[in-house]
Amino acid sequence: MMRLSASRLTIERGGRTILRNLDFAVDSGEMLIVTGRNGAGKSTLLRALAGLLPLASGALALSPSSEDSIAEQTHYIGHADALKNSLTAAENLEFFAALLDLGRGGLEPYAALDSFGLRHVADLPAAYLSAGQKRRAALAKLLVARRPIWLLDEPTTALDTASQALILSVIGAHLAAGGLVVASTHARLDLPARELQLGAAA
Ligand SMILES: Nc1ncnc2c1ncn2[C@@H]1O[C@H](COP(=O)(O)OP(=O)(O)OP(=O)(O)O)[C@@H](O)[C@H]1O
Repeated sequence: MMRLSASRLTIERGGRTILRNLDFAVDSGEMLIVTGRNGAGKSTLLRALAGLLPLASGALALSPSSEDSIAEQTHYIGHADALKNSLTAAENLEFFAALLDLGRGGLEPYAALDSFGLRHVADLPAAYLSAGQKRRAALAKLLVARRPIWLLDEPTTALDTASQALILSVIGAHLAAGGLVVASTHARLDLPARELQLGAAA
């Protein structure tokens, strides 16, 4: 059982307070969906949870406590797909897996791509992939190293119906295995989840 909790989180960007005194908790097996209008702070919150933005005040905690930081236990998939265009899809995943540590039961790059229906484009440079294929290749990173916390910014953007079903089943399996997911979205994700609605930005 793992719990990620945020207490009185306040986050500023460019001198403006984007999120103020936010409280929430997510447990193993749960998904929290972050909603709100454009600019409400959904991406800001995910980036802060990933350790990519400092907190102005408040705290994030993971229990039970661990020697690994929250960031080390987290996969963050932002809405820029962060693929290297000159590397193939498979090489991108190899590169990413090497950055994280292997040996934690992740899938081989080709198997991860296969899970997202990308086996046939695994050896193409990422630059040649369609928008939806790039999105799926980025999401395949979730499978090359096991990490309990998944932070997903608009995971279904650019995905057709079949690919949306694929990512939802991958998320469902992660939750069933005791993982924990925080996802921002404007779409409806057809999975049980709690909603955190962000209000008007300051
Ligand atoms: N690097 C930055 N410096 C200053 N302000 C920023 C920066 N990045 C984002 N912001 C501001 O922070 C606010 C929240 O942006 P954020 O991207 O988190 O919103 P969002 O809810 O994810 O929006 P969307 O639905 O459009 O993706 C916006 O007003 C945005 O202009």
